[in-house]
Amino acid sequence: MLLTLFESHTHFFLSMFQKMILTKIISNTLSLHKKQLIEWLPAVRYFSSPTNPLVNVDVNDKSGIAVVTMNRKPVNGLSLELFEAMSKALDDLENNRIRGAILTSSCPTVFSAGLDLNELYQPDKKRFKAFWTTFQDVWLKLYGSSFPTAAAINGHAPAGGCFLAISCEYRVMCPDYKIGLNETRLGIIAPIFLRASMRNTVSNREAEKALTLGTLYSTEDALKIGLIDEIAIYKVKAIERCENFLAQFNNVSSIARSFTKRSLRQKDLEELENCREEDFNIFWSNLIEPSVQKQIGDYMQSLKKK
Ligand SMILES: CC/C=C\C/C=C\C/C=C\CCC/C=C/C(=O)SCCNC(=O)CCNC(=O)[C@H](O)C(C)(C)COP(=O)(O)OP(=O)(O)OC[C@H]1O[C@@H](n2cnc3c(N)ncnc32)[C@H](O)[C@@H]1OP(=O)(O)O
Repeated sequence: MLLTLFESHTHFFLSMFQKMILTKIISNTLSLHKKQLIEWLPAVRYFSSPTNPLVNVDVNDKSGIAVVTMNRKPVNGLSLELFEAMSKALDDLENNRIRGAILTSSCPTVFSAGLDLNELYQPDKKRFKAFWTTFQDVWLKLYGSSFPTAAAINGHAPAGGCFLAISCEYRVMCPDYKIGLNETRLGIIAPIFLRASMRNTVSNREAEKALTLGTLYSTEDALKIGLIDEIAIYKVKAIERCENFLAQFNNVSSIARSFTKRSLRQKDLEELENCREEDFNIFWSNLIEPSVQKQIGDYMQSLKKK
């Protein structure tokens, strides 16, 4: 009650002085740590920044909702540089206390083709370590964000593309595309954090079937199993539907919402936090197997031949 009252009266700009006074009063009342309270203050400043050419962040000043657009042509292959740009964008969004974020793509028919296969083929260990660590960072920040998230899936979303979408809380997809975690079809074992995101999205049974078979679902079938939440005819509509989803939180205490999300996802986040190095080692040793390298090389060739 007190928190809701506090939030509903702090949507206007607060000077640092006002912030300190409010923090002090509430800190005394609730016996909460001061730093935590400052972190919880509602959004006071939104930004639209040119950020990085690989990730465009556009924040609507009125709604406080950010549209985060991946922009690495032709297929938003997830490279180290794209992950770095996403990681930085997620930090900026967290620091600016936006009211929600929508992840989408500037590629006309692809949301993301997943991990950039060039990062996986004949990898240099030092670069690959940075790549994998930044990939983990992005997942921890996206899956564990304090603000609500949605994905406007305006194209194909195989493997890592699907993974980004299921790290968000809501998914709207355009028709006639494919989405899914096809790793096993490529001879890959899905890492721990990918399995967690999938189980959080569809039933355990569907997750098991989808992951073991490596199924790529049509938009319509993805809706049937709950892998996506809605279908929208084109990108603008998909973004609109995501905005509608995020707008529902305007009437919910952002503190209560964010704590509830965090508590539901905490176990998954901790699971990775506690084994980041091990996760890398397992993946690395699998990746450099000559048979896996051959499979990746052949697969890349088959994509080029198309
Ligand atoms: C094979 C991997 C094996 C082992 C990896 C080991 C371990 C990984 C384990 C876990 C990791 C976490 C889980 C995530 C895994 C991944 O994400 S792996 C990547 C899997 N991605 C795919 O299987 C998608 C492949 N791409 C496609 O199916 C199609 O490109 C598309 C449906 C997305 C789009 O189709 P089109 O619009 O027809 O475009 P093109 O196919 O013509 O592609 C244009 C251009 O882009 C190149 N390309 C496509 N995908 C990738 C990619 N993922 N990485 C790098 N490059 C890619 C493609 O070769 C074309 O290049 P050019 O011919 O124009 O040079």
